[in-house]
Amino acid sequence: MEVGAVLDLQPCSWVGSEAKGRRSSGGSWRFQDPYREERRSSMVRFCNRRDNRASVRSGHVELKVSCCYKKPQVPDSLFPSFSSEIELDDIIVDEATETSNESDGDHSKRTMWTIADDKLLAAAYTIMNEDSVVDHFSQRGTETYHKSIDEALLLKRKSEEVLPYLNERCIYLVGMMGSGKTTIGKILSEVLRYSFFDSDKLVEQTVGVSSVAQIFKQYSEAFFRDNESEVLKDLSSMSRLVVATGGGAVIRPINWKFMKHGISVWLDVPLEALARRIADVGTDSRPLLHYEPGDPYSKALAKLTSLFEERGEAYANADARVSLGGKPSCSCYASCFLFVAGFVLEMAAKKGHGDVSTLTPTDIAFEALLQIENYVMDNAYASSSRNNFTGARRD
Ligand SMILES: Nc1ncnc2c1ncn2[C@@H]1O[C@H](COP(=O)(O)OP(=O)(O)O)[C@@H](O)[C@H]1O
Ligand SMILES: O=C(O)C1=C[C@@H](OP(=O)(O)O)[C@@H](O)[C@H](O)C1
Repeated sequence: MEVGAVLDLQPCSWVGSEAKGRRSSGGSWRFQDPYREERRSSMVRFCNRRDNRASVRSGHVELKVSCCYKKPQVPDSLFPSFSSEIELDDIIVDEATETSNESDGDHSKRTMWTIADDKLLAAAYTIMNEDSVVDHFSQRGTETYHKSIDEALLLKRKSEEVLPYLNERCIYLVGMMGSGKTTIGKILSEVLRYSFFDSDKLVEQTVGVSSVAQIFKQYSEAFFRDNESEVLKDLSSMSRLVVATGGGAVIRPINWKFMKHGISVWLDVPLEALARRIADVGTDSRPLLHYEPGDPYSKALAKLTSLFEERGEAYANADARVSLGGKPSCSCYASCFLFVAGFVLEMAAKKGHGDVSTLTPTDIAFEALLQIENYVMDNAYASSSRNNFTGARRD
C-alpha cells in the first residue's frame, strides 16, 4: 500500500526536551535546553525520495529535521542530534545537512537522515517516545506499516495542540452502547496522558458485582442508574481523566450536571454499524439487548433503534460530536487542508466516511480531538470577545 507521508511535525513538548530512548532498539532526539530561546521553530518530517511518497517497497524513508534560529551562527552543538543506544549506522543510511539564510532574517539549518525502511518504527518510536506505538504497530501487518505511523504521529501531534486548551478538564465520552467509548477513550487517554475510567467498571466495583448484566438481574436498572450517577458525581471532582460513560448515562439530567465539569463528546455511530459490532461480540454483556427475540443482529438493531428514539436528543447535549455516518464532517475537510497530509486525503476519499467499518479507532480518536479542539477554541474565542466587550465598556 502506498500512502503519502509528508508530515510537518512540530510537537512543542519535545522542543527543548531530551527524550530518552527506552528500548534497546530505540534512540532519542537530543535538544539543548539552554538554547531553547535561540530556536524559533523546529520540525521533523518524514518523506521518501520520490514525489514525497513513502512506500513499503522503497526501502528507505527520509526523516528531515529543520530548525530555525534567530542568530546567524548556528553551531552544530545547538542542532538537535539523533542519539541512539544502538549503532547509528543501523538506523541511518545517509545524512545531509544544509544551512541557509531565510529572507525574514531567520537562519535555518536542515538535516536529512535517510532511514532504512525497517528501522522506521524505531525512528517513529524515538520521536513519539511511546511504548504504545510499538504495540500498536506490532498488531498490524506491514501493508499498514507506514499508514499506522502517519496516523499515530498525527494523533500525537493533534493531542499536543489540544492539550493546553483543556486546562486539565476531563473528557466524557457519551454514545450508544458499542459506539466505541471504551476503545476510543483508551486511545485518547494515552495520547493526552490522562487516566482512563470506564464508568460501568466503576459501578461494578462499587456494587461488588462482576458485570453490569448481573447488577441488572440481581438488583434492577434503577439501582444501576443510581450507582452510575454516584460514580459520575465522584469523577466530576477530578481532573485529567477520560471517562467512557455507559450508553444510558445521558438520560438523567443530573449526570449532565456532573459531566459539564469537563468536556463531553458524543460518538455518533450509525445504528446498523453498532448492531453489527454488538452481534459480533454477543449481547451477553449488554442486558438491555438481552431479552429481544431474533438473531443477534436483528435484535440488537431493533432495541438500539427504540433506545435511540428515546435518547437521541440527550446525546445532542454533548459539547462536541463525532459524527461517523453520512457526509464527511467539516473538520474532516479542514484536516485535509490543514495537514495537506496525503494519507488524510486518501482516508477521506477512500473511506468516504459512509462506511464506518473502515475507519480505525485511531482515525476516530483523531476526529474526536478535532471536535474537542473546535469546542475549546470556540469557547476561548467567545470568552475573549466577552472580555473585550466588558473592557471596552469600562474604557
Ligand atoms: N472503530 C471501530 N471499528 C470496529 N470495531 C470497533 C470500533 N470501535 C469499537 N469497536 C468494537 O466494538 C465493540 C464495542 O466497542 P466499545 O469500545 O466497547 O464500545 P462502548 O464502550 O461504547 O460500548 C468492541 O468489540 C470494539 O472492539
Ligand atoms: O445503553 C445503556 O443503557 C447501557 C449501556 C451499557 O454501557 P456501554 O455503552 O458501555 O455498553 C451499560 O451501561 C448498561 O448495559 C446500560
